[in-house]
Amino acid sequence: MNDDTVLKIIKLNKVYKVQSASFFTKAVVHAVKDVSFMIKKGEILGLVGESGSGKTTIGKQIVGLGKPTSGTIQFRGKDILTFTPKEKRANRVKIQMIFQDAYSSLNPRKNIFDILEKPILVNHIASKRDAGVYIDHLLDLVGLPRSSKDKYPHEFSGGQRQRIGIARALSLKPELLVCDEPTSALDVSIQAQILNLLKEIRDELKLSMLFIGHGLGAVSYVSDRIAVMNQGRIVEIAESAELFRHPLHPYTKVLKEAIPIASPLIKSMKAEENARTQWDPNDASPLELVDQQTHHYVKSSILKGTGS
Ligand SMILES: Nc1ncnc2c1ncn2[C@@H]1O[C@H](COP(=O)(O)OP(=O)(O)OP(=O)(O)O)[C@@H](O)[C@H]1O
Repeated sequence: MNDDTVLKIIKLNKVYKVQSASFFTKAVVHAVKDVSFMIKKGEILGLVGESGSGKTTIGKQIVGLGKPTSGTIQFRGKDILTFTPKEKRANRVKIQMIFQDAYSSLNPRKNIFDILEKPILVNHIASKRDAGVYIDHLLDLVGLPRSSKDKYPHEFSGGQRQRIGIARALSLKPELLVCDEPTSALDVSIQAQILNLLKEIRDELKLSMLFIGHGLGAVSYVSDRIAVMNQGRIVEIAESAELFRHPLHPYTKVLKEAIPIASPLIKSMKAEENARTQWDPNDASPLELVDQQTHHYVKSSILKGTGS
């Protein structure tokens, strides 16, 4: 295996047994079918597909929230399904998950300092004495003021809570982040900020990410490569710009056509990026490109995001 490979999934299958309509027999849902892919160090792989296509199930198997029916999940070359309990605990720190609904995962009775401090101490990431400095650093990293430490989850907006969720995931110094629709519940302009934050974090920390989403617009903006899922299977996998330019599978074409030509999300992403990077006004206007040909804009953004 290439040393750069952080995660390798081989022929993953997950079958759920559910009560059938008659209540006397069990029915089966084959949620994930023969799924294989890999993620390299510092790479963001997008997993896109409609609701029920099996994306979350894959994410959960990777972080250990459920066991595959068959297949292999290798993290850094080791099959995580054969880990001892001690190895599993260590692995849980290295692979973190960010959820769509950050609020429900934050204890409403604890302030942000306590929420962030506990996993840091439990996992021996920093000592009690150094935890405060470490938490300040985490808040800087996710773009929240240090004064956030004394506040409670209900005092933050949805986007800020997602930043807290990201800070908590990063606090354990993971190598892989599984981001399960982290922006779906947010306003369009806030989605753009969180997507750009994830790209910045990847660039700065050389983290690997699996970014799960419904829409090809957001997924292609943030991802280096994209795997398209349909009814439990990966039907196409390619470098983002290539997949956008030449979608091969009919379902990928449908996903691409579903992006509005002047997508408000893509406009917001560009506006947000502009505010931070100050575009040269002599360059072709990115917003013009969005309005005319969304895929050109998305492609150039991907290249910018990866520093290529
Ligand atoms: N715990 C479970 N028990 C039974 N069936 C399940 C369970 N979890 C998921 N499923 C089924 O597995 C299939 C895939 O679900 P999954 O949540 O992985 O899809 P998804 O692509 O992530 O959808 P969404 O975008 O809505 O989150 C669906 O048919 C779902 O109903």
